[in-house]
Amino acid sequence: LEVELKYGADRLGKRQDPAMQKFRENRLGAFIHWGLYAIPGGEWNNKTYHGAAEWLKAWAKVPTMDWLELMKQWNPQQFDAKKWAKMAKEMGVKYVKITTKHHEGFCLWPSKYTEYTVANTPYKKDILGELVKAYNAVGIDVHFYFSVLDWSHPDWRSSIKTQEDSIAFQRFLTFTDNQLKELATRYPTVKDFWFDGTWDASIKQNGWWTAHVERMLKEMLPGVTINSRLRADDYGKRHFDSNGHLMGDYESAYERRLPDPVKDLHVTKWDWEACMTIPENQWGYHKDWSLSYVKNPTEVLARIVHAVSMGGNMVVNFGPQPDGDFRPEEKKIADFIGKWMKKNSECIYGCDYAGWEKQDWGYYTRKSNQVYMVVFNPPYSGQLTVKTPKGITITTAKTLTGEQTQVTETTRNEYNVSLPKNMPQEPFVIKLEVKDAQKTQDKYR
Ligand SMILES: C[C@@H]1N[C@@H](c2cn(-c3ccccc3)nn2)[C@H](O)[C@@H]1O
Repeated sequence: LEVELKYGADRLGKRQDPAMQKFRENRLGAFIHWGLYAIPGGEWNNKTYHGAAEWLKAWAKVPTMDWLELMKQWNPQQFDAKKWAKMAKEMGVKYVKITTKHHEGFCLWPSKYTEYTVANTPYKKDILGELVKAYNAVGIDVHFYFSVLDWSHPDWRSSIKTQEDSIAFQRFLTFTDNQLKELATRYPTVKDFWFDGTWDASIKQNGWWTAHVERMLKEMLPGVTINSRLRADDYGKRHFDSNGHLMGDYESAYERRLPDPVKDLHVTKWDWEACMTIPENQWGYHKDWSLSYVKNPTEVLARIVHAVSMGGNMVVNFGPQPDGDFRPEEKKIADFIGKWMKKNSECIYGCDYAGWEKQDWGYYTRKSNQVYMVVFNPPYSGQLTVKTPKGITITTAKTLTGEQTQVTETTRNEYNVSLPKNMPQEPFVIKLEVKDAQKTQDKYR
């Protein structure tokens, strides 16, 4: 029995309109976390903080006025939007999510609703506008990250305890509405809003407002997608409403973690997008990446394929330097992924969950009746175990370079696919042609 909701899910099931199909088929995106936090890079008063660099203001307990003094140093002389767009294009990402405003409240666009923007820095220019133009010019969609939580705004409240809180917070919600309308008006080619900073009681108590924001943006920008993290329902339930229905257009809870390919198969029922950092937990630029484990390029690639194999998108994070260039480790990751995608992107773009049982050698992805085996762990046996769903048989198997591989039926609904003779020294793809074989006689009876 379902409860009556005014601010629950606006729609049941996956969106199937062209804009959402594009969002889904894009599959691989990049995150850009860039703001004043890049300047101190995790260090304050000669002390290095190990926490996320974009949260340094919180870790070092920096008063807002002192933090915003950093605006005087914002002057990224190496910033070149066209170079950023070229790097993203060569990496093979189909979209880029940009922090328009992070929790610190500094805006990468010249907002007229606050003084804390690029317009009031030595750099002056509209960074967000330049990036939207440059990414769109090379066919890359732009998504906006927007933090509702705003440490710079006097009317922000994490909880509503008094009438004064309530009045201040209503002013804050109006301020936020104004900024969102400003973003949608100034940059109408934006394809998605990814909301963050919505975990506090003040937002959970104002589920109506989160529903209003989703409806307002969809009215202003037909087709725009909205993440589930924005949404709270009439009872403060987040992401999934009190009837268990996903709010927004895709689940955005997988941040620095992924659903388990065996235990969490329920995620294949809805759209979802994961995002990940290259170090353990640095979204904004941190001077010292030796403080945590830094994933190697193949580990980043495995997470991308893992997400797609379960019907999700993956967004890989970059935290640009204060000078507007990227650190060498990030350039290397982008280059590796790009080179791999040039050869293998057929198993990523437009692909989805195959519905086959996960095997140790890697991941399956599927596009119509083509099933891709993305091999990360080739077995010493030389044989890749493939268990097909009932009634599905494999007709051919070959690498993306066209090399045939041996397919041997070993028992009912089970095959051995042999490793290709000249196996690449990096994760590789075997493409299976499959067919429905409900009618064939069962020779294992
Ligand atoms: C996408 C990522 N989300 C932001 C975040 C949110 N949180 C967080 C963690 C625990 C409780 C509440 C909020 N930690 N990081 C990060 O700063 C980054 O923007």
